[in-house]
Amino acid sequence: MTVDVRTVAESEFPDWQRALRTGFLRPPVVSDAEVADRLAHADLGRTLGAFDRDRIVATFRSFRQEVSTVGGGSLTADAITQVTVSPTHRRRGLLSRMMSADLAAAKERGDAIATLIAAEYPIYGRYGFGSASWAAEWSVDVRRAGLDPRRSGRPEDGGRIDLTDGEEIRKVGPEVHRRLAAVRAGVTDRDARGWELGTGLGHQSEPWREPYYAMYRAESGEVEGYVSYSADDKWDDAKQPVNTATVRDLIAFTPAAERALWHYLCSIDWIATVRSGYRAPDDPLPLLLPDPRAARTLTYVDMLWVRVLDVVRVLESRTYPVEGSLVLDVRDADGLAGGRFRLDASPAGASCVRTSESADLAFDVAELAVLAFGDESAVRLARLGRVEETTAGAAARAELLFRTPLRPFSPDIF
Ligand SMILES: CC(=O)SCCNC(=O)CCNC(=O)[C@H](O)C(C)(C)COP(=O)(O)OP(=O)(O)OC[C@H]1O[C@@H](n2cnc3c(N)ncnc32)[C@H](O)[C@@H]1OP(=O)(O)O
Repeated sequence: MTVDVRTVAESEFPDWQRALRTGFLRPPVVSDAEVADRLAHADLGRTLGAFDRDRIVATFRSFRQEVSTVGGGSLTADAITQVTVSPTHRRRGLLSRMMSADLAAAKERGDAIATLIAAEYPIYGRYGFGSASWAAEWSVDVRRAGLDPRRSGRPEDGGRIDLTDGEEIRKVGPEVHRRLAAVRAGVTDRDARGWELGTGLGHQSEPWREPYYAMYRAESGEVEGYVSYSADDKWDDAKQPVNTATVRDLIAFTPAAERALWHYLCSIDWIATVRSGYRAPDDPLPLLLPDPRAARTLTYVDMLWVRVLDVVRVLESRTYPVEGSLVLDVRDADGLAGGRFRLDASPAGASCVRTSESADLAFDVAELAVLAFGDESAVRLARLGRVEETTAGAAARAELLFRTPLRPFSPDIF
């Protein structure tokens, strides 16, 4: 009997949810309320299941997403999520079937890229995805950090920190998030549901514990950043406070706001440790501390994976710091985006067209995602053998064109 891969009907959605939970090693039960909530936010036309007789044995869903590019532009993405195959049906090609159906539909729709956050590193490279951004997480030993607690809440730049609540964050947060996307590449947009879930509304997958919220206002009165964080309640035998503050969400679009929010978090009495949550690897946090060794790196891990579907749009949607031209041979075994392209770029704009000229650099489509979002050095990729230099010195020229002062990063997990 063959296993059928197709979209899921509304009546099949509860079973699809149970299959999803089984695949993610969560208890395979789902309440009616949760099904109703998830159904309201799922596009069934983009929700795939694999059916073995009448049992759902694989899940796969995608949705429309906007992703910021270098220089503040944006690309429409096919965001892929909730990918599972039941343990009974693994390694029989079900993921490959669902992926090729979804990527073909995305290409047909005209999406420029597909995105996902990978459960395990080795899964998605074979489908042309490259790890376009990385995330770091730090644990700060506050007592060793050396920040002056007298400045907590009263930054020297004339701005201020105010405590606030989820309702206010739902009002001011979206603009802060949009402004972040304008200055950092790789930021995925957060929809209304994301703001609700992040502030305690809607169906929560874990019991909700109200966090603390604080926001930074510049001297002008504009909100430039905010943080939500939780704290535990731990004291040691000598009656010393050993509490940990854990950042749930910190979004800031100016360096002043980032500095002020970290300073605030690292100056709260009773807090001995601050866990940063996932941050851009070039977050100012460690170097902001008078003793950077007080920030221990807990995590350094791949974050947003990108699959380029439209080379021209991807390369024309970003800015370039210098003038330069390159002919790129993009190999794509799946035939979705490959070809030879000439990129003429300058700070005034870029044009990318198909060409038959000889190539300067040749690489698989996965490397284009890594280069286009500016995170990785073309020279390093060439040294790794992931980029082939067919014209001497081309990797160094690509390095100057593609690299960005801020590493790409998205604070949102999907
Ligand atoms: C965006 C997200 O949702 S990330 C979440 C992904 N889901 C999970 O990790 C949940 C647990 N795992 C699973 O459900 C499944 O193992 C999946 C979805 C990862 C893979 O599904 P499968 O149907 O087994 O994959 P499929 O048979 O299509 O594999 C295709 C190829 O990928 C390889 N592959 C699949 N999973 C993995 C893995 N975890 N690690 C390394 N290689 C893998 C297979 O070996 C196969 O290689 P081959 O073509 O050289 O033989």
